[in-house]
Amino acid sequence: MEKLELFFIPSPLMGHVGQAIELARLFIKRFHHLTITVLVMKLPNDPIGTDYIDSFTKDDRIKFIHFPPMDLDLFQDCPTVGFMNDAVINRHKPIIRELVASRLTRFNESGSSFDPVNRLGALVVDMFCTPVIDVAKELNVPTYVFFTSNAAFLGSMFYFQTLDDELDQDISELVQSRTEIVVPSYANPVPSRVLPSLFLDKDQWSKRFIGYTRKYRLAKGIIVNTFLELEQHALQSFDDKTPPVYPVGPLLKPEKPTRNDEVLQWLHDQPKSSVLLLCFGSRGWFEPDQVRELAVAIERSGYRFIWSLRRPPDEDQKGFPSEYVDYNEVLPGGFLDRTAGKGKVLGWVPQAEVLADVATGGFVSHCGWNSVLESLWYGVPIATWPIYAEQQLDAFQMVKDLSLAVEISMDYNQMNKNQKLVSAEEIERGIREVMDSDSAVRARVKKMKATARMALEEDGSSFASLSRLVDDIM
Ligand SMILES: O=c1ccn([C@@H]2O[C@H](COP(=O)(O)OP(=O)(O)O[C@H]3O[C@H](CO)[C@@H](O)[C@H](O)[C@H]3O)[C@@H](O)[C@H]2O)c(=O)[nH]1
Repeated sequence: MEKLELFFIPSPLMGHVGQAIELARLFIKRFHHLTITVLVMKLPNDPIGTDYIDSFTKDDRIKFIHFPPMDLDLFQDCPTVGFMNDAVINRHKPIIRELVASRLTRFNESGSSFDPVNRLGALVVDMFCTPVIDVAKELNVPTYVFFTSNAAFLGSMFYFQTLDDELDQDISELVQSRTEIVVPSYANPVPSRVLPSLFLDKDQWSKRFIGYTRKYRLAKGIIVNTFLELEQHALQSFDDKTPPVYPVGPLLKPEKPTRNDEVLQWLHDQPKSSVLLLCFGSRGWFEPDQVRELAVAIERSGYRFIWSLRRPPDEDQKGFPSEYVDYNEVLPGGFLDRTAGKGKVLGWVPQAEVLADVATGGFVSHCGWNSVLESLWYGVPIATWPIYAEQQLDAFQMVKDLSLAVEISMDYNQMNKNQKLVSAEEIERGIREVMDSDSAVRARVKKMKATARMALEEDGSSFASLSRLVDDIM
């Protein structure tokens, strides 16, 4: 079989790079004629280090090219991490073009050499790296988009882009209409209050998301980190105006060998399903008054807990939270003493390892898609508390469409200046519900855990989908 090389271009955000590496590992494991080069960009203030990425794989059929981080001063006028991410990608476009072009030249000239170069089969481009699709078109290399969120959200992007471009509908008006909207990729009508603010905010929607969506239509296919059995409705909702969609998941961030971690050791000694994990993604944080409501709820519920608590970003941190030096600064007086032995408050939590431990019984989550997949993979139900990005829709899908989570909130939105506090009572109710050992939701999540694992097995739905994708690339 002809040997092929693929170029992977992940977006420089934590949740995206991990998934891309896992996808690369999956390709390599199954298809011995493939090699992969991952082009790694970095945000100027990003915590993802070169060593961190290199440590995930030692396979010599996966190569990394690390671009040096750019100077933060170049991005002073980017209002959010999202805009900065786009700007970083745009600034790398010329060098990526050069790399792809020289790779094609080397292949064309290699026919007579003793060291033949594999053909460049395709570019696999992260959902936010769409400027690279222009490069691929220009140089005539097939492109596949790698969508790191779910199929239902992808469907909503296509739906709203069609309304905007073909029916000239003002999406922000629609979102503000306070009605329910029938979006084909969701089984239930979507209340406008759970539509993410990116659809409302003209800058976000018109300048960023509608641009990505138009470019997706030019791709040869869209690879989605999901699986058929989870998102059957959404996956069947795509029409022939969208490129073929390949659900190949669930792909989780590569597992590192378990560290000798004090929290994990403590967790290991707790009774089965007795510990609640509270973790809000790579950029999750709350203002101090919301932290206090949360602390009151945790304490009143009486459950054991592990809580990832992070400090709101400073002005110049562009949305990245930092760590507290002393949690007493923000927690109610005496909280740490009263809960000592019963719970742990820390900054970065080894989330996947915590979810993997049988002592963990429930998960209060912002519903970032990686966290949702990890909850299902390890069979730990979520109580939903979305914060930003597309998370409100993910929470809605999990609670209403799929009955795989319970609700603390589905429409909390940190971008909304009038966002009310979620009260300790509401949080406590959600905690009790998610920790209920006999709930129907817990039983369904357990079943989905087995289904998720089967999807990746030989002849499972995602296994078959990846084969179809590689046939298409060949
Ligand atoms: O203390 C922490 C916090 C996070 N994680 C890990 O970091 C990842 C976080 O990913 P995710 O749950 O998807 O959250 P975000 O980092 O917020 O992800 C961004 O990217 C996702 C995928 O596109 C989107 O669904 C989200 O809305 C967007 O915020 C997961 O693997 C977690 O296990 C930890 O291990 N420890």
